[in-house]
Amino acid sequence: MIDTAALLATLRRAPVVPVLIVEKLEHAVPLGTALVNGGLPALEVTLRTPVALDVVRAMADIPGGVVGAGTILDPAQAREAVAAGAKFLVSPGATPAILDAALELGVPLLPGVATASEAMAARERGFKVLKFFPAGPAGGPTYLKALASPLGDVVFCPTGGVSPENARDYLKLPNVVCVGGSWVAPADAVAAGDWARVEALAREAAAIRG
Ligand SMILES: O=C[C@H](O)COP(=O)(O)O
Ligand SMILES: CC(=O)C(=O)O
Repeated sequence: MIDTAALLATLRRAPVVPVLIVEKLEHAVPLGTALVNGGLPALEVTLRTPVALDVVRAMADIPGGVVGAGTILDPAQAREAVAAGAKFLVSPGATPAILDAALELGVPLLPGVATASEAMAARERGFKVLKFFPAGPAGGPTYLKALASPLGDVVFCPTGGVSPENARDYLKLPNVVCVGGSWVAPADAVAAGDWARVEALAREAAAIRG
């Protein structure tokens, strides 16, 4: 069974979960520390770079942080991410194999869904905290709002096309627990080691209210 309460407790700590693409291992600790200091404790490290698992390992020790792994595409990646210290997993989709792996590992998973049928299929397996992905192209806040009444016991973390300009439109919905976004860790700021800028962006994101 999925520990929904633990997942919700992590996601409710701040309105925004940073979605991170980290190219260099030496960026892991200063980047994660800037985000946590700015008020965003849940860190989603996407498994999209060769160093991503090492980044998860490094971020796992950041005081006050909760590191998770995103872009989980198969059960092997789920196992590797958990072994590296990931406390939650995020997937762009919700295949039966991914759901099985999360249940076997006993680790909270945010499976990605974009339709009512996909959300219902995940719900049938016990997953009621879902990622709405890709949120903007899939229909944005008006689409997600329309799912709130029929899917009354499911909540979402919309990700993909969320920005400081539209985050509030998602966060004010009753079925949104947080949003995910990469804007708090822009590639140019990370490449330049501009941790003050990252922390300032995190602080602004942490203050967004629905
Ligand atoms: O692949 C996209 C990530 O889920 C984050 O999307 P974003 O860059 O639009 O915030
Ligand atoms: C995009 C997405 O869902 C992920 O990287 O996990």
